[in-house]
Amino acid sequence: MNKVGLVGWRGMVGSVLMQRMEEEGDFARIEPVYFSTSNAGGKAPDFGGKAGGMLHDASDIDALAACDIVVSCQGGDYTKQVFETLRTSGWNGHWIDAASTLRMADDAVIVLDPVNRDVIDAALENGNRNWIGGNCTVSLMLMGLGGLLRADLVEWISAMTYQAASGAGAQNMRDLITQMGMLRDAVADELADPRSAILDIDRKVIETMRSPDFPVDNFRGAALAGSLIPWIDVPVEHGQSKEEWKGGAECNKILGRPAFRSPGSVPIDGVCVRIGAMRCHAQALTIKLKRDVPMAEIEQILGEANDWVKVVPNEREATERDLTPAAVTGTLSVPVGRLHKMAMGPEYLSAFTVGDQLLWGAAEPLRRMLGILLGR
Ligand SMILES: NC(=O)C1=CN([C@@H]2O[C@H](COP(=O)(O)OP(=O)(O)OC[C@H]3O[C@@H](n4cnc5c(N)ncnc54)[C@H](OP(=O)(O)O)[C@@H]3O)[C@@H](O)[C@H]2O)C=CC1
Ligand SMILES: N[C@@H](CC(=O)OP(=O)(O)O)C(=O)O
Repeated sequence: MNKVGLVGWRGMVGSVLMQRMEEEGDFARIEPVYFSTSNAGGKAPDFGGKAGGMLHDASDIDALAACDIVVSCQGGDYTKQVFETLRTSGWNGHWIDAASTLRMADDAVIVLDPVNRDVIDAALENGNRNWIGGNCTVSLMLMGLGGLLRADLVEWISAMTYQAASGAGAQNMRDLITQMGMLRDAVADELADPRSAILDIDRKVIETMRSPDFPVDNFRGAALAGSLIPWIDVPVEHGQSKEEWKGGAECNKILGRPAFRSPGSVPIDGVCVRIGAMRCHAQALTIKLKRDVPMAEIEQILGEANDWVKVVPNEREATERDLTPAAVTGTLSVPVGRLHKMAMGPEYLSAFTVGDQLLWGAAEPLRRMLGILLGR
């Protein structure tokens, strides 16, 4: 039985991964070895009903090298700390990672098997051993819209995102709720009085949002509750944020296309925005098709692309019911809707998609890559 090292199992992404592995019975197929950066020697968890034994030191290269496969959800700094040393030590096992550190490396594949199983299989044939989960926004866009890209019908995509607090981290989710609570508390009396003036409520809310006590440190000083933040991650070239750059760079790599901004790649760009959702990312897409594809054909291609995408009719009731973070959170479903040809011309398609950024956006592609390796 394969020895599988699990690093980052108690973090937010790692916890979702453990939950999914339990649900799918994956622990029956592995000998789990748990690692910790903070509690080596402590008791390991018993996921899947299997005694985990003792926690190993996550910086112990010999202990990592004793594993056939290492799965890390520990973060990019950890990957930077151990990966090269582990490989240099001669370890030839499989490394599966949620962090972005190795994604664009030539010897790493970005894994999203419902979209790029062919790329994964070819890399396995060639002896690849580094398997990296994609950026959440990118993976969710490809789960929703991958059918059109695979059919080579797309000339370019503009993606305007609505990204949840979870993408910024667990503490940001807590801060978002604290912010919401503070705004509500500031106007509790007025809310209880149906005759109170709405503009008084509004004034008090904005005063609270701008007060020095409002918990904004984890959002670099910007309020999220009752507001939004149109910048995610560090600035890069061409006026983009790094999150926006990942859209083009990672999508093309996942699809096995030439590098972003080189001939044959699909141009993908837009504006990434943090909003006050908890863990579902959403995105509004403008897609320039290579030709005027009939709507029925578009819906068929999208709906048949994988087992999780769901085409939502472009109707008000269906959209309000099925195409929201409230409906999608905690599920593997990736609905895509608001599909219509735009006023700019019959090659211009509008779409809106929503997905749980901790499931398909982070944990599930890693879990499935582990399954592919175990199935070999
Ligand atoms: N958040 C996201 O949306 C996404 C994240 N990723 C990547 O996944 C990686 C991990 O992200 P994420 O899961 O958000 O990180 P977390 O901060 O939730 O967890 C990372 C590590 O922090 C340590 N830790 C310290 N205090 C606590 C605590 N109170 N509860 C749980 N863990 C704690 C744990 O390590 P230990 O047990 O060793 O102490 C844990 O493994 C990152 O590289 C990120 O880029 C990828 C896609 C999406
Ligand atoms: N940056 C993403 C989350 C994330 O962790 O992305 P990446 O895995 O590319 O670092 C967000 O804020 O929503």
